[in-house]
Amino acid sequence: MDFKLHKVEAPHDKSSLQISGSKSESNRWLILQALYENLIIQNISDSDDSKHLNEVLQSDESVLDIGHAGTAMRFGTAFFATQENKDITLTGSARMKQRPIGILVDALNKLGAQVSYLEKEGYPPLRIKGSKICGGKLSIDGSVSSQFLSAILLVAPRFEKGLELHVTGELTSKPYLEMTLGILKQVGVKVSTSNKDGNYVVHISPLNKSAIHTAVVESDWSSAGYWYSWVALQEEGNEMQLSSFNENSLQGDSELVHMYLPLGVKTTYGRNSIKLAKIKSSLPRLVELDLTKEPDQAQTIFATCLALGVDARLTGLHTLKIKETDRIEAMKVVGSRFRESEITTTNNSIHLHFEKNTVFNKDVLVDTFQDHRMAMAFAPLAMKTSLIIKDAMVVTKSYKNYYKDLKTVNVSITEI
Ligand SMILES: O=C(O)C1=C[C@@H](OP(=O)(O)O)[C@@H](O)[C@H](O)C1
Ligand SMILES: C=C(OP(=O)(O)O)C(=O)O
Repeated sequence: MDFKLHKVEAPHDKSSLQISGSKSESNRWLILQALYENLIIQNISDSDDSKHLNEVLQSDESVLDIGHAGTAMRFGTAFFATQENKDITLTGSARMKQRPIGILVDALNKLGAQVSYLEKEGYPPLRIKGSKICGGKLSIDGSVSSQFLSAILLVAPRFEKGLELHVTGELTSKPYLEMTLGILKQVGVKVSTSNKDGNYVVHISPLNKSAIHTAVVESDWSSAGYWYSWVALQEEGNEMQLSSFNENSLQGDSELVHMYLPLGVKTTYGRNSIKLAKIKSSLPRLVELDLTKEPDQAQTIFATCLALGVDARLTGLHTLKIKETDRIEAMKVVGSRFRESEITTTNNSIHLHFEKNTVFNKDVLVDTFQDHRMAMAFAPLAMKTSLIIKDAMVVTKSYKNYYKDLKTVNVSITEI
Protein backbone atom coordinates (compact mmCIF):
# COMPACT_ATOMS: atom_id res chain seq x y z
CA MET A 1 0.00 0.00 0.00
CA ASP A 2 1.46 3.41 -1.02
CA PHE A 3 0.46 6.72 0.59
CA LYS A 4 0.62 10.22 -0.86
CA LEU A 5 1.33 12.88 1.77
CA HIS A 6 1.04 16.64 1.59
CA LYS A 7 0.22 19.47 3.93
CA VAL A 8 -3.41 20.69 3.63
CA GLU A 9 -3.34 23.77 5.81
CA ALA A 10 -1.17 25.25 8.51
CA PRO A 11 -0.63 22.70 11.29
CA HIS A 12 -2.21 23.47 14.65
CA ASP A 13 -0.10 25.69 16.91
CA LYS A 14 -0.62 23.28 19.78
CA SER A 15 -1.19 19.55 19.55
CA SER A 16 -0.76 16.61 21.84
CA LEU A 17 -0.09 12.95 21.20
CA GLN A 18 0.21 9.71 23.15
CA ILE A 19 2.86 7.44 21.64
CA SER A 20 2.82 3.83 22.84
CA GLY A 21 5.48 2.25 25.07
CA SER A 22 9.13 1.87 24.11
CA LYS A 23 9.69 -1.16 21.88
CA SER A 24 13.14 -1.74 23.38
CA GLU A 25 11.94 -1.58 26.98
CA SER A 26 8.86 -3.71 26.21
CA ASN A 27 10.89 -6.47 24.57
CA ARG A 28 13.17 -6.65 27.60
CA TRP A 29 10.19 -6.84 29.97
CA LEU A 30 8.58 -9.57 27.86
CA ILE A 31 11.67 -11.77 28.32
CA LEU A 32 11.71 -11.04 32.05
CA GLN A 33 7.98 -11.77 32.28
CA ALA A 34 8.67 -15.19 30.73
CA LEU A 35 11.47 -15.80 33.26
CA TYR A 36 9.68 -14.47 36.35
CA GLU A 37 5.97 -15.20 36.62
CA ASN A 38 3.34 -12.68 37.68
CA LEU A 39 5.02 -9.66 36.18
CA ILE A 40 2.52 -7.13 34.79
CA ILE A 41 3.68 -4.76 32.05
CA GLN A 42 2.00 -1.34 31.78
CA ASN A 43 2.10 0.85 28.63
CA ILE A 44 3.57 -2.03 26.64
CA SER A 45 4.48 -1.22 23.04
CA ASP A 46 1.80 -1.96 20.43
CA SER A 47 4.53 -2.45 17.81
CA ASP A 48 4.59 -5.53 15.56
CA ASP A 49 8.00 -6.38 17.02
CA SER A 50 6.67 -6.61 20.57
CA LYS A 51 3.58 -8.50 19.43
CA HIS A 52 5.73 -11.02 17.58
CA LEU A 53 7.96 -11.55 20.60
CA ASN A 54 4.98 -11.98 22.90
CA GLU A 55 3.38 -14.53 20.55
CA VAL A 56 6.57 -16.51 20.14
CA LEU A 57 7.16 -16.64 23.90
CA GLN A 58 3.64 -17.98 24.45
CA SER A 59 3.67 -20.45 21.58
CA ASP A 60 3.81 -24.25 21.79
CA GLU A 61 4.71 -24.60 18.10
CA SER A 62 8.10 -25.94 17.15
CA VAL A 63 8.76 -23.45 14.31
CA LEU A 64 8.61 -19.84 15.43
CA ASP A 65 8.69 -16.88 13.04
CA ILE A 66 9.82 -13.57 14.51
CA GLY A 67 9.29 -11.51 11.32
CA HIS A 68 11.53 -8.43 11.04
CA ALA A 69 12.10 -7.97 14.78
CA GLY A 70 15.87 -7.85 15.44
CA THR A 71 15.73 -7.54 19.23
CA ALA A 72 13.12 -10.29 19.41
CA MET A 73 15.31 -12.61 17.28
CA ARG A 74 18.36 -11.98 19.46
CA PHE A 75 16.57 -11.98 22.85
CA GLY A 76 14.46 -15.00 21.82
CA THR A 77 17.58 -16.98 20.86
CA ALA A 78 19.11 -16.52 24.31
CA PHE A 79 15.79 -17.20 26.03
CA PHE A 80 14.99 -20.47 24.20
CA ALA A 81 18.61 -21.64 24.56
CA THR A 82 18.07 -21.66 28.34
CA GLN A 83 14.66 -23.41 28.37
CA GLU A 84 15.37 -27.12 28.97
CA ASN A 85 11.91 -28.26 27.81
CA LYS A 86 12.20 -26.54 24.40
CA ASP A 87 13.49 -27.70 21.03
CA ILE A 88 12.53 -25.16 18.40
CA THR A 89 13.39 -23.50 15.11
CA LEU A 90 13.58 -19.73 15.30
CA THR A 91 13.25 -18.01 11.94
CA GLY A 92 12.27 -14.64 10.51
CA SER A 93 11.76 -12.54 7.38
CA ALA A 94 14.06 -12.70 4.35
CA ARG A 95 15.93 -9.68 5.73
CA MET A 96 16.27 -11.31 9.16
CA LYS A 97 18.14 -14.14 7.43
CA GLN A 98 20.72 -11.56 6.30
CA ARG A 99 21.19 -10.01 9.75
CA PRO A 100 24.17 -11.60 11.57
CA ILE A 101 23.74 -13.51 14.82
CA GLY A 102 26.99 -15.57 14.94
CA ILE A 103 28.56 -13.64 17.82
CA LEU A 104 25.54 -14.37 20.02
CA VAL A 105 25.28 -18.04 18.98
CA ASP A 106 29.01 -18.63 19.63
CA ALA A 107 28.78 -16.97 23.04
CA LEU A 108 25.73 -19.02 24.06
CA ASN A 109 27.32 -22.25 22.85
CA LYS A 110 30.48 -21.46 24.85
CA LEU A 111 28.22 -21.35 27.91
CA GLY A 112 26.88 -24.82 27.07
CA ALA A 113 23.88 -23.99 24.86
CA GLN A 114 22.93 -26.03 21.79
CA VAL A 115 22.21 -23.57 19.01
CA SER A 116 22.93 -24.45 15.38
CA TYR A 117 22.35 -22.97 11.92
CA LEU A 118 19.74 -24.39 9.56
CA GLU A 119 20.78 -22.45 6.46
CA LYS A 120 23.73 -20.07 6.30
CA GLU A 121 26.39 -20.21 9.02
CA GLY A 122 26.18 -17.13 11.23
CA TYR A 123 22.57 -16.24 10.28
CA PRO A 124 19.00 -17.27 11.14
CA PRO A 125 17.10 -19.59 10.97
CA LEU A 126 18.39 -21.38 14.06
CA ARG A 127 17.70 -24.73 15.65
CA ILE A 128 17.66 -24.19 19.41
CA LYS A 129 17.65 -27.09 21.87
CA GLY A 130 17.15 -25.70 25.34
CA SER A 131 19.89 -26.55 27.86
CA LYS A 132 20.69 -25.99 31.49
CA ILE A 133 23.24 -23.20 31.59
CA CYS A 134 25.20 -22.59 34.78
CA GLY A 135 26.83 -19.32 33.75
CA GLY A 136 30.24 -18.09 34.90
CA LYS A 137 32.74 -16.09 32.87
CA LEU A 138 32.25 -15.12 29.22
CA SER A 139 33.84 -12.78 26.66
CA ILE A 140 31.84 -11.29 23.82
CA ASP A 141 32.52 -8.81 21.03
CA GLY A 142 30.42 -5.67 21.59
CA SER A 143 31.28 -3.85 18.36
CA VAL A 144 28.65 -5.34 16.01
CA SER A 145 25.40 -5.13 17.98
CA SER A 146 24.65 -4.41 21.63
CA GLN A 147 21.61 -6.67 21.24
CA PHE A 148 23.84 -9.77 21.51
CA LEU A 149 25.00 -8.60 24.94
CA SER A 150 21.55 -7.59 26.13
CA ALA A 151 20.18 -10.97 25.03
CA ILE A 152 22.57 -12.89 27.30
CA LEU A 153 22.36 -10.41 30.18
CA LEU A 154 18.56 -10.69 30.29
CA VAL A 155 18.65 -14.44 30.92
CA ALA A 156 21.83 -14.38 33.07
CA PRO A 157 20.05 -13.92 36.46
CA ARG A 158 18.60 -17.41 35.86
CA PHE A 159 22.12 -18.97 35.68
CA GLU A 160 23.15 -20.79 38.88
CA LYS A 161 26.47 -18.94 38.95
CA GLY A 162 25.25 -15.68 37.45
CA LEU A 163 27.50 -14.11 34.80
CA GLU A 164 30.73 -12.17 34.47
CA LEU A 165 30.57 -10.70 30.96
CA HIS A 166 33.73 -9.21 29.43
CA VAL A 167 32.96 -6.95 26.49
CA THR A 168 35.72 -6.91 23.87
CA GLY A 169 35.94 -4.55 20.88
CA GLU A 170 34.48 -1.07 20.92
CA LEU A 171 31.02 -1.28 22.49
CA THR A 172 28.35 0.08 20.15
CA SER A 173 24.88 1.38 21.06
CA LYS A 174 25.93 1.49 24.73
CA PRO A 175 22.73 3.14 26.06
CA TYR A 176 20.80 0.01 25.05
CA LEU A 177 23.12 -2.12 27.19
CA GLU A 178 22.63 0.34 30.04
CA MET A 179 18.85 0.10 29.54
CA THR A 180 19.14 -3.69 29.98
CA LEU A 181 21.11 -3.23 33.20
CA GLY A 182 18.66 -0.58 34.47
CA ILE A 183 15.71 -2.91 33.88
CA LEU A 184 17.49 -5.86 35.52
CA LYS A 185 18.07 -3.68 38.57
CA GLN A 186 14.36 -2.86 38.72
CA VAL A 187 13.59 -6.58 38.84
CA GLY A 188 15.94 -6.86 41.81
CA VAL A 189 19.05 -8.24 40.11
CA LYS A 190 22.37 -7.23 41.66
CA VAL A 191 24.33 -5.66 38.79
CA SER A 192 27.79 -4.17 38.90
CA THR A 193 30.19 -2.97 36.23
CA SER A 194 33.96 -2.64 36.24
CA ASN A 195 36.86 -2.21 33.89
CA LYS A 196 39.44 -4.98 33.47
CA ASP A 197 42.42 -4.63 31.11
CA GLY A 198 40.57 -1.91 29.21
CA ASN A 199 37.46 -4.09 28.75
CA TYR A 200 34.04 -3.21 30.10
CA VAL A 201 32.91 -6.00 32.50
CA VAL A 202 29.36 -6.63 33.74
CA HIS A 203 28.62 -8.82 36.78
CA ILE A 204 25.13 -10.29 37.16
CA SER A 205 24.06 -12.15 40.32
CA PRO A 206 21.47 -14.94 40.25
CA LEU A 207 17.90 -14.00 41.17
CA ASN A 208 15.02 -16.42 41.85
CA LYS A 209 12.11 -14.09 42.36
CA SER A 210 11.30 -10.67 40.90
CA ALA A 211 11.32 -7.84 43.45
CA ILE A 212 8.46 -6.09 41.61
CA HIS A 213 5.03 -7.04 40.25
CA THR A 214 4.41 -4.14 37.88
CA ALA A 215 6.75 -2.77 35.24
CA VAL A 216 5.92 0.63 33.78
CA VAL A 217 7.22 1.22 30.27
CA GLU A 218 8.05 4.78 29.28
CA SER A 219 6.79 5.82 25.85
CA ASP A 220 9.05 5.41 22.84
CA TRP A 221 11.70 8.11 22.42
CA SER A 222 12.77 6.69 19.05
CA SER A 223 9.24 7.40 17.79
CA ALA A 224 9.28 10.82 19.47
CA GLY A 225 12.16 11.67 17.13
CA TYR A 226 9.75 12.06 14.21
CA TRP A 227 7.91 14.74 16.19
CA TYR A 228 11.14 16.53 17.03
CA SER A 229 11.75 16.61 13.31
CA TRP A 230 8.19 17.77 12.65
CA VAL A 231 8.42 20.62 15.18
CA ALA A 232 11.82 21.66 13.76
CA LEU A 233 10.07 22.30 10.41
CA GLN A 234 7.32 24.51 11.90
CA GLU A 235 7.02 28.24 12.49
CA GLU A 236 8.24 29.72 15.76
CA GLY A 237 5.70 29.25 18.56
CA ASN A 238 4.42 25.86 17.38
CA GLU A 239 4.14 23.38 20.27
CA MET A 240 3.54 19.69 20.72
CA GLN A 241 2.95 17.74 23.91
CA LEU A 242 3.88 14.06 24.13
CA SER A 243 2.68 12.08 27.14
CA SER A 244 4.32 9.32 29.21
CA PHE A 245 7.87 10.63 28.84
CA ASN A 246 10.21 11.37 31.73
CA GLU A 247 13.39 13.28 32.35
CA ASN A 248 14.95 10.24 33.95
CA SER A 249 14.82 7.90 30.96
CA LEU A 250 16.37 4.51 30.32
CA GLN A 251 16.28 5.22 26.59
CA GLY A 252 19.40 6.65 24.97
CA ASP A 253 17.28 8.33 22.27
CA SER A 254 16.15 10.82 24.94
CA GLU A 255 19.35 12.55 23.82
CA LEU A 256 17.01 14.05 21.17
CA VAL A 257 16.45 16.82 23.72
CA HIS A 258 20.02 18.03 23.12
CA MET A 259 20.34 17.00 19.48
CA TYR A 260 17.38 19.12 18.35
CA LEU A 261 18.06 22.27 20.39
CA PRO A 262 20.43 23.71 17.74
CA LEU A 263 17.65 23.03 15.20
CA GLY A 264 15.26 25.22 17.20
CA VAL A 265 13.33 22.63 19.24
CA LYS A 266 13.21 23.28 22.97
CA THR A 267 12.01 20.53 25.33
CA THR A 268 10.25 21.22 28.61
CA TYR A 269 9.51 18.37 31.01
CA GLY A 270 6.07 18.29 32.60
CA ARG A 271 4.52 15.73 34.92
CA ASN A 272 4.98 12.53 32.95
CA SER A 273 5.12 14.44 29.63
CA ILE A 274 7.33 16.55 27.42
CA LYS A 275 6.51 19.71 25.51
CA LEU A 276 8.42 20.41 22.31
CA ALA A 277 8.39 24.05 21.20
CA LYS A 278 9.79 25.68 18.10
CA ILE A 279 11.83 28.61 19.31
CA LYS A 280 13.40 31.55 17.55
CA SER A 281 16.90 30.54 16.61
CA SER A 282 19.27 30.93 13.72
CA LEU A 283 20.02 27.61 12.11
CA PRO A 284 23.56 26.26 12.21
CA ARG A 285 25.48 25.97 8.93
CA LEU A 286 26.40 22.37 9.81
CA VAL A 287 25.06 19.70 12.17
CA GLU A 288 27.85 17.35 13.23
CA LEU A 289 26.88 14.31 15.29
CA ASP A 290 28.46 11.00 16.27
CA LEU A 291 25.46 8.64 16.52
CA THR A 292 27.26 5.55 17.89
CA LYS A 293 24.92 5.76 20.89
CA GLU A 294 21.73 6.73 19.00
CA PRO A 295 21.89 4.81 15.68
CA ASP A 296 18.10 4.80 15.24
CA GLN A 297 18.01 8.60 14.95
CA ALA A 298 20.30 8.81 11.91
CA GLN A 299 17.54 8.87 9.27
CA THR A 300 15.43 11.28 11.32
CA ILE A 301 18.19 13.88 11.71
CA PHE A 302 19.32 13.46 8.14
CA ALA A 303 15.76 14.14 6.91
CA THR A 304 15.38 17.19 9.18
CA CYS A 305 18.61 18.69 7.83
CA LEU A 306 17.56 17.91 4.27
CA ALA A 307 14.27 19.74 4.85
CA LEU A 308 15.93 22.76 6.49
CA GLY A 309 18.80 23.04 4.03
CA VAL A 310 21.38 22.54 6.78
CA ASP A 311 24.58 20.60 6.07
CA ALA A 312 24.98 17.41 8.12
CA ARG A 313 27.95 15.23 8.94
CA LEU A 314 26.67 12.11 10.72
CA THR A 315 29.24 9.57 11.91
CA GLY A 316 29.25 6.42 14.08
CA LEU A 317 26.86 4.69 11.66
CA HIS A 318 28.77 1.36 11.33
CA THR A 319 25.74 -0.66 12.52
CA LEU A 320 23.31 0.83 10.00
CA LYS A 321 24.17 -1.58 7.20
CA ILE A 322 22.86 -4.57 9.17
CA LYS A 323 19.56 -3.11 10.33
CA GLU A 324 16.17 -3.43 8.56
CA THR A 325 17.93 -2.34 5.35
CA ASP A 326 21.30 -0.79 4.53
CA ARG A 327 20.20 2.52 5.98
CA ILE A 328 23.20 4.54 4.78
CA GLU A 329 22.51 3.60 1.17
CA ALA A 330 18.74 4.06 1.61
CA MET A 331 19.16 7.61 2.99
CA LYS A 332 21.38 8.53 0.07
CA VAL A 333 19.01 7.14 -2.57
CA VAL A 334 15.84 8.70 -1.16
CA GLY A 335 17.47 11.91 0.12
CA SER A 336 18.85 12.78 -3.31
CA ARG A 337 15.31 12.74 -4.77
CA PHE A 338 14.03 15.67 -2.67
CA ARG A 339 16.29 18.54 -3.77
CA GLU A 340 19.66 19.25 -5.25
CA SER A 341 22.42 18.55 -2.73
CA GLU A 342 25.65 16.60 -2.43
CA ILE A 343 25.33 13.37 -0.44
CA THR A 344 28.46 11.34 0.21
CA THR A 345 28.71 8.18 2.26
CA THR A 346 31.27 5.83 3.77
CA ASN A 347 30.76 2.55 5.65
CA ASN A 348 30.03 4.46 8.83
CA SER A 349 29.02 7.99 7.85
CA ILE A 350 26.86 10.20 5.68
CA HIS A 351 27.56 13.77 4.69
CA LEU A 352 24.92 16.15 3.30
CA HIS A 353 26.06 19.40 1.71
CA PHE A 354 24.20 22.25 0.02
CA GLU A 355 26.06 24.48 -2.43
CA LYS A 356 23.04 26.79 -2.54
CA ASN A 357 19.45 26.97 -1.34
CA THR A 358 17.65 24.59 -3.71
CA VAL A 359 13.94 24.05 -4.43
CA PHE A 360 12.03 20.86 -3.55
CA ASN A 361 10.89 18.45 -6.24
CA LYS A 362 7.23 17.39 -6.15
CA ASP A 363 5.70 13.95 -5.56
CA VAL A 364 9.02 12.62 -4.30
CA LEU A 365 9.15 8.83 -4.13
CA VAL A 366 10.14 7.52 -0.69
CA ASP A 367 11.13 3.89 -1.14
CA THR A 368 11.11 2.26 2.28
CA PHE A 369 13.06 -0.95 1.61
CA GLN A 370 11.05 -2.70 4.36
CA ASP A 371 12.39 -0.23 6.89
CA HIS A 372 9.87 1.51 9.14
CA ARG A 373 12.31 4.32 9.87
CA MET A 374 12.60 5.26 6.18
CA ALA A 375 8.85 5.97 6.05
CA MET A 376 8.68 7.80 9.37
CA ALA A 377 11.86 9.86 8.98
CA PHE A 378 10.95 11.26 5.56
CA ALA A 379 7.21 11.81 6.21
CA PRO A 380 7.71 15.20 7.99
CA LEU A 381 9.06 16.53 4.67
CA ALA A 382 5.36 16.76 3.72
CA MET A 383 5.71 20.23 5.32
CA LYS A 384 7.89 21.17 2.34
CA THR A 385 6.57 19.16 -0.62
CA SER A 386 4.30 16.31 -1.67
CA LEU A 387 5.71 12.83 -1.32
CA ILE A 388 4.75 9.22 -1.95
CA ILE A 389 5.65 6.61 0.64
CA LYS A 390 5.99 3.14 -0.85
CA ASP A 391 4.78 0.20 1.21
CA ALA A 392 3.75 2.77 3.81
CA MET A 393 2.50 0.33 6.46
CA VAL A 394 6.07 -0.74 7.27
CA VAL A 395 5.72 1.73 10.14
CA THR A 396 3.81 -0.83 12.23
CA LYS A 397 7.11 -2.51 13.05
CA SER A 398 7.55 0.11 15.75
CA TYR A 399 4.81 2.79 15.56
CA LYS A 400 1.37 1.47 14.69
CA ASN A 401 -0.50 4.82 14.81
CA TYR A 402 2.03 6.95 13.00
CA TYR A 403 -0.25 8.01 10.10
CA LYS A 404 -3.21 8.49 12.44
CA ASP A 405 -1.02 10.86 14.47
CA LEU A 406 0.21 12.65 11.34
CA LYS A 407 -3.39 13.30 10.30
CA THR A 408 -4.03 15.09 13.58
CA VAL A 409 -1.40 17.69 12.62
CA ASN A 410 -3.09 18.39 9.27
CA VAL A 411 -1.12 16.19 6.91
CA SER A 412 -3.29 14.87 4.08
CA ILE A 413 -2.74 11.15 3.58
CA THR A 414 -4.33 9.31 0.66
CA GLU A 415 -3.86 5.79 -0.50
CA ILE A 416 -2.75 5.66 -4.15
O1 LIG B 1 18.59 -3.29 22.29
C1 LIG B 1 17.76 -2.66 21.63
O2 LIG B 1 16.58 -2.53 21.99
C2 LIG B 1 18.21 -2.01 20.38
C3 LIG B 1 19.55 -1.81 20.13
C4 LIG B 1 20.08 -1.12 18.93
O3 LIG B 1 20.64 -2.09 18.07
P1 LIG B 1 22.24 -2.36 17.93
O4 LIG B 1 22.81 -2.63 19.26
O5 LIG B 1 22.30 -3.55 17.03
O6 LIG B 1 22.82 -1.13 17.30
C5 LIG B 1 18.97 -0.36 18.20
O7 LIG B 1 19.41 0.03 16.92
C6 LIG B 1 17.70 -1.19 18.07
O8 LIG B 1 16.70 -0.48 17.41
C7 LIG B 1 17.17 -1.56 19.44
C1 LIG C 1 17.11 -1.52 14.31
C2 LIG C 1 15.87 -1.56 14.78
O1 LIG C 1 15.26 -2.65 15.31
P1 LIG C 1 15.71 -4.18 15.39
O2 LIG C 1 17.21 -4.25 15.32
O3 LIG C 1 15.19 -4.63 16.70
O4 LIG C 1 15.06 -4.89 14.24
C3 LIG C 1 15.04 -0.33 14.79
O5 LIG C 1 13.93 -0.37 15.35
O6 LIG C 1 15.45 0.70 14.22
